[in-house]
Amino acid sequence: MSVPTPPVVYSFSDTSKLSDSLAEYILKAQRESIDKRGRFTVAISGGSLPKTLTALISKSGVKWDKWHVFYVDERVVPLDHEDSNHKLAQEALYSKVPIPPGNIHTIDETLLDDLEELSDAYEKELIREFAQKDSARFPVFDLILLGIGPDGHTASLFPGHELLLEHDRWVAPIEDSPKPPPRRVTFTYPVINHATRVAFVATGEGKAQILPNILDTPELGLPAARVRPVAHGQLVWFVDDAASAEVKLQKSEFKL
Ligand SMILES: O=C1O[C@H](COP(=O)(O)O)[C@@H](O)[C@H](O)[C@H]1O
Repeated sequence: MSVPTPPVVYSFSDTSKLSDSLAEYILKAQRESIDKRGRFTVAISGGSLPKTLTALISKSGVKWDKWHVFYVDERVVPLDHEDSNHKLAQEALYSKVPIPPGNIHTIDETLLDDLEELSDAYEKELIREFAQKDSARFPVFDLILLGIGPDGHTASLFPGHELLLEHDRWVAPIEDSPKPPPRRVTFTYPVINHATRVAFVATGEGKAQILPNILDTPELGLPAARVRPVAHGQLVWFVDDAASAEVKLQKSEFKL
């Protein structure tokens, strides 16, 4: 079995430097995607991630009208609930930039009581966006932005959970998330691993213990370490020094 290439890890002394470089990275991805396909498809995580996108707001050259945004995972709560990943993104980003509301793909709030149907409906939303355009077995996002939890989960893929072995569905329901709220929907690995670019963002000392288990000992098989883009997909990590203090893997100087 071939050994996967280690990811590129960029470490920054503080979160504002990280946020600025992440914005430059996203802008480059956006330019290349629009040049090739006339749109930019991006999936974002919730939790602490949306706040790291704020440096984008003041950058020139962002073509917000070409952005098509999905959620890597979503908590099954109303969209204005404080646990909603959409609400976090709304507050940190969309309320400040002109992304056409029709390009922001949320879960269907009318299906909150039926988790399976909600999950299937979100998958259909992905099919509508990608299937006719790219005719691929899985959607190919231009960029997927991931966070990690202190247990090594990413998206709503948790350690030891059966969803780690899901190979067919694009979106899957989970009703026993160990992190509240328990009911969620999540992208599966095939979707995450088919993206052109996958960028993890991890900040703060709360992530310091788990990061070496993901980056230095991927064979432990923690959910975040199972993210391995197929073909020519790119995997990068944006971390701050507090989060990466114990990581042995060599860090790279950020350059585009
Ligand atoms: O529950 C979730 O947790 C992870 C990590 O969140 P963080 O606040 O520790 O950064 C997040 O990436 C995911 O989208 C979210 O649903």
